[in-house]
Amino acid sequence: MQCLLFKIGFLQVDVWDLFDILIVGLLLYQLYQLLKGSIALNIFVGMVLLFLSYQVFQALGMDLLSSILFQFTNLGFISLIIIFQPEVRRFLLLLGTNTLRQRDSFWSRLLGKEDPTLDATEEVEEIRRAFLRLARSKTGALIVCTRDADPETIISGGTPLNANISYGLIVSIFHKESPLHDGAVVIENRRISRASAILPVSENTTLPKSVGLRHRAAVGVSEKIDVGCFIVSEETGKISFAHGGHLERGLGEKRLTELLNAYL
Ligand SMILES: Nc1ncnc2c1ncn2[C@@H]1O[C@H](COP(=O)(O)OP(=O)(O)OP(=O)(O)O)[C@@H](O)[C@H]1O
Repeated sequence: MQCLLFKIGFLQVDVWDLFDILIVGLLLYQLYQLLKGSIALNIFVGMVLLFLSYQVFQALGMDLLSSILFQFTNLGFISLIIIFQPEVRRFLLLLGTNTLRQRDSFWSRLLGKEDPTLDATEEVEEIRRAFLRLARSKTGALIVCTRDADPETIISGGTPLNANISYGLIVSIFHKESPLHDGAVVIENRRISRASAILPVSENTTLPKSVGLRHRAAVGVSEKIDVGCFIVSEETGKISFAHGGHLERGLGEKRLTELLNAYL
């Protein structure tokens, strides 16, 4: 079905061409957002240049060169999937969980159900109080919250707890004398599943130089799975939050409560 919009010389542009360009542009933008700051972006740019050169050489009729580049770009697609395996995994995971969340909230709204993020108030209050206390005393802390991501393959080690969320427990875990204070506390479906866990550290080069291992670990795990990470800096007492590979620093009390409600 052709719906001609306009002509530029011999080029006929129809509605589907516009959709085509729009979708490709959107996908490239999402890909750029995903790879921004990682070394994978340089590899991706290299592959795009290779593909564009192939197109140019082919258009110029330089058969030998374009057939060599054709083999490279063909192989390139498979090697891209291998090289970008963590990014592809992250992209699909984020896509899947966001779609599921949107679908759930659509049905909840339609059936007049309460927003599930509002049920968490009691636990949110416990964590909020604990974080404010830890921030006041400049005690370093790192908490990973997840509802439906499976952290087993990404988060390693730690001591299993399977405990209720409570102000006292969180403050005690991160107390400097506690044997569990090193590493991260993991909260799965509103229960503390383990403490002292080790997270993958982000290699994002755009993070500020002042960001140390605790913050990098929070960003690192949020790059790989759908989690919200809350951090208290031992150095400054500031509270930060990492999600989807992005770090939001210096949270106020209101913003902290908002994010806890959304991610617990
Ligand atoms: N991979 C990791 N997984 C979990 N926790 C980690 C990891 N790496 C470091 N940490 C925690 O971070 C602490 C070190 O923090 P570091 O001072 O390097 O980070 P920072 O981001 O500068 O934080 P702060 O502002 O609190 O100093 C370690 O003692 C440990 O508890």
